[in-house]
Amino acid sequence: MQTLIVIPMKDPSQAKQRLEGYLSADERAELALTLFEQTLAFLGCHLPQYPVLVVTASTSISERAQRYGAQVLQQSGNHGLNQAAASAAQWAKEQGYQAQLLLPADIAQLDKDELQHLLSQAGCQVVLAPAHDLGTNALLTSPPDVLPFCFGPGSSLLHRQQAEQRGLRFVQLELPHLAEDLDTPADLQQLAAARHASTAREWLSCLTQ
Ligand SMILES: Nc1nc2c(ncn2[C@@H]2O[C@H](COP(=O)(O)OP(=O)(O)OP(=O)(O)O)[C@@H](O)[C@H]2O)c(=O)[nH]1
Ligand SMILES: O=C(O)[C@H](O)COP(=O)(O)O
Repeated sequence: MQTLIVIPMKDPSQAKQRLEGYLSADERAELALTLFEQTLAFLGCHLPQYPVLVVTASTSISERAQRYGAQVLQQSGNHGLNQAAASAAQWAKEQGYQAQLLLPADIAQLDKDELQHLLSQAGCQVVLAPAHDLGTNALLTSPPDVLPFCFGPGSSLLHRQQAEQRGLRFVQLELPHLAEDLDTPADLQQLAAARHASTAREWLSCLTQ
């Protein structure tokens, strides 16, 4: 089964708004860009057999995505993550993909074993890895548009509900690395502590070097 990996990405200048007041605008943009490039580099290195589509309205992100060998679906504007996911699913179907795995570009540390485990759930129509805050940090859909996308607060519960209402074969996987996306100051502080950095800023400086 041919699966497309989809990475939705805002322009870094508009990203990580929940870190406003904690990081400067430049630091937020640098963090978003670093996590984005870390994600593409990881996929190219550890899962090269999977084609990658970056869906974005940002020309700078489009250019960077192409440098990593990703395909790009250029949006006309920022219409939200759900519209980005739906546009990607339509594109994936038109290109003949049987499934798409949507990953946000802000997972602190991707793990090959977790992703291979998720991608190996044969026969499932929806495979979901929740975030610690009950968001959705990985969503595999087969076919790509098998259910409506409900990204936002508590989205893992909404996606499960949508799958159950449609009688879809649904699996939820609790995957520790995929559960950690970087959205809030608490996320940064928790990750810095886990890596024995004295402050979140120290950890950030290591990450963005
Ligand atoms: N193409 C596209 N990607 C989006 C959009 N909104 C969010 N994303 C991406 O979806 C993933 C999860 O995004 P969020 O955590 O909601 O947004 P964020 O920019 O990381 O953080 P906030 O600005 O604090 O919401 C990230 O890779 C975002 O760049 C959108 O409107 N269009
Ligand atoms: O989990 C989701 O629905 C999306 O990833 C956006 O949620 P977040 O802003 O909590 O990452």
